[in-house]
Amino acid sequence: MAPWGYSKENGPATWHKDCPIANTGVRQSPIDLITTGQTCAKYDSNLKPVIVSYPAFSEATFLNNGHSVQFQPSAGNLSELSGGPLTKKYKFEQFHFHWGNNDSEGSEHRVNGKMYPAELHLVHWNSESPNFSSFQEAVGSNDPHALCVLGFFLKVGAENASLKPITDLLSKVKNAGSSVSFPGKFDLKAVLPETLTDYYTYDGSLTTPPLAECVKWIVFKEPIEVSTAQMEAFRAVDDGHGKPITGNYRPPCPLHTRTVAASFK
Ligand SMILES: C[C@H](CNC(=O)c1ccc(S(N)(=O)=O)cc1)Cn1ccc2ccccc21
Ligand SMILES: [Zn+2]
Repeated sequence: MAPWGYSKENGPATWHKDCPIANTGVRQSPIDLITTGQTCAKYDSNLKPVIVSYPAFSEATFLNNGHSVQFQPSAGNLSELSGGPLTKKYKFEQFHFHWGNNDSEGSEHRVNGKMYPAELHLVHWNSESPNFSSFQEAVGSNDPHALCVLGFFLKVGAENASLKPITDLLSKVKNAGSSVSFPGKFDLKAVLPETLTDYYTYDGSLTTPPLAECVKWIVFKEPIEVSTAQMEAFRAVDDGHGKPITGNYRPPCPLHTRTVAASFK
């Protein structure tokens, strides 16, 4: 598998070579979330608030894998997700980010064509399926909802004290392939908005190879604020070819016959 990335030579337009589903898939992610007109998100009054139970992580690894920075707690973590459009309980696997090299680009999902400077993805897998019992198995399972990813837009504003422990660590994983064990506890719950009631949800895929079409996406309307300095810290992380990662986002994919549901009017 030619190492995929986000440059001209190995970026999203080339991924179909090793990963045909990039062009043939009918439920690819990300998408542009349209809120008015024909193919717009449809309000669904049955959609309940998303419920997360994120006890502070005590042991975790923070890694620069060359295409993002990823926070992965040790296997014993008990963090869970349920509610919203989900019928099962999901286990937390990792979170990571996508960002751009200026404030007008960087998010993977868009709202009426608007990009945010970054997007946070909280990755979970269905822990109640009889067909798999680990994240790795879930990804390879072909189950349409094996995974659930919560997407949060980041916008520039006040410094985010809850994310500071993460953004302060970015300089320690500047080199691709580097990782550090996260010092102390991290409270992910504190990063998220109080209420997880207003979101878009649709069936999609991983946004990076293998682009598996196994993700129930939940993208929240309310962005999370971070400071300019915190955004700049992401832009100093290297991609393994001596260059900073300055745009690890995939462009929006066709909706095909999918519909997007909104939990709010
Ligand atoms: C996918 C996995 C590596 N990728 C991810 O875990 C992943 C998670 C979330 C997103 S996003 N941006 O959509 O939230 C993207 C990628 C490796 N891996 C594990 C099992 C497995 C089987 C075949 C190929 C690769 C495999
Ligand atoms: Zn992601």
